[in-house]
Amino acid sequence: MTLSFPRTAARARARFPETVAGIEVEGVTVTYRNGLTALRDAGFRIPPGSITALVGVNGAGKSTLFKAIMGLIRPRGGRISILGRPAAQALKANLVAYVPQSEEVDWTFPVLVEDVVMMGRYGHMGLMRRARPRDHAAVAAALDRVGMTAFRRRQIGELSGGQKKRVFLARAIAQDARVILLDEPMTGVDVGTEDQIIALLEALRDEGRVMLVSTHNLGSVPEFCDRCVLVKGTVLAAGPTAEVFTRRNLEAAFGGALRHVVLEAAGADGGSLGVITDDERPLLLRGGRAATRRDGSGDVEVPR
Ligand SMILES: Nc1ncnc2c1ncn2[C@@H]1O[C@H](COP(=O)(O)OP(=O)(O)OP(=O)(O)O)[C@@H](O)[C@H]1O
Repeated sequence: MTLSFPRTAARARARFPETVAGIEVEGVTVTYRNGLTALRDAGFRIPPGSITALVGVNGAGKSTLFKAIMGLIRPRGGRISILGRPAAQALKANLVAYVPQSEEVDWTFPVLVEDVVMMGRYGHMGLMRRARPRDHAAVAAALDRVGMTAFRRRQIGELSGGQKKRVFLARAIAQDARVILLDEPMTGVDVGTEDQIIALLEALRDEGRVMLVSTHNLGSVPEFCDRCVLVKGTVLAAGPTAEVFTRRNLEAAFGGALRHVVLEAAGADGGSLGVITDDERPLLLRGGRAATRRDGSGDVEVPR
């Protein structure tokens, strides 16, 4: 399978060479208190200036990996470094931000959009957490960047799912995080919002930031992710999307949870059309090649 790369990835890579890894995970094993080992000997390395998809079935260990990187659970073994520092140091230095899944957030908590974004500045403030002009400026710039300025005085619980996701992304931007972990940012958002989020992630990548994005939208992975980490209780494969996002690897990662349909003579040119999906936007293979909406592969529109 040949995949096209997102257009600006090569430029970002040239500007941010791989001397220091963005995230490096080595031999990480996580066992929960109930004795379940959710990740065993997991390892991968991703460079700065990149967007990496974290892909696997429900329960594969994606959130566990995020929690381990965020220092919320302590691995039983292994090592995690971020931008060349031990993870704990990088977290203390405010280099890492987490954009949660919607279900993890209590939306009834009465808080304004601008207050949520200001939380990204807490690590830059003193003990009293008194916002200074530069903190307000960072919040305003972040809201502007995600197109949510007009909503700044709204209660967060009153927003749509896509708007909430943009607010949490603004919090990461206000923090000026160099590494951003996003837990299913495309789930439940419409096409326009997905495109906005992708454009924003690409712009952040071009600034040298590192994005690790868990997703079930297989169809959008070759569209905007330079790299891919496949998870199933460990890291099955990791590397450039073109090398890792293969039918064989996907079948290993998803097993029976993956639907793969080949429609013979269904393409516009009479060739075969393959569809690989777990639940959300499917990955479309035309003549064995992944089709994206933007790779100029012609007349195949990836369905959404
Ligand atoms: N706090 C916990 N205590 C015990 N087991 C847990 C805990 N959190 C998760 N697990 C288990 O660890 C495994 C990995 O879960 P995890 O949430 O990391 O999966 P995931 O890949 O993020 O899934 P999803 O796609 O559904 O979000 C699962 O078997 C899950 O039941």
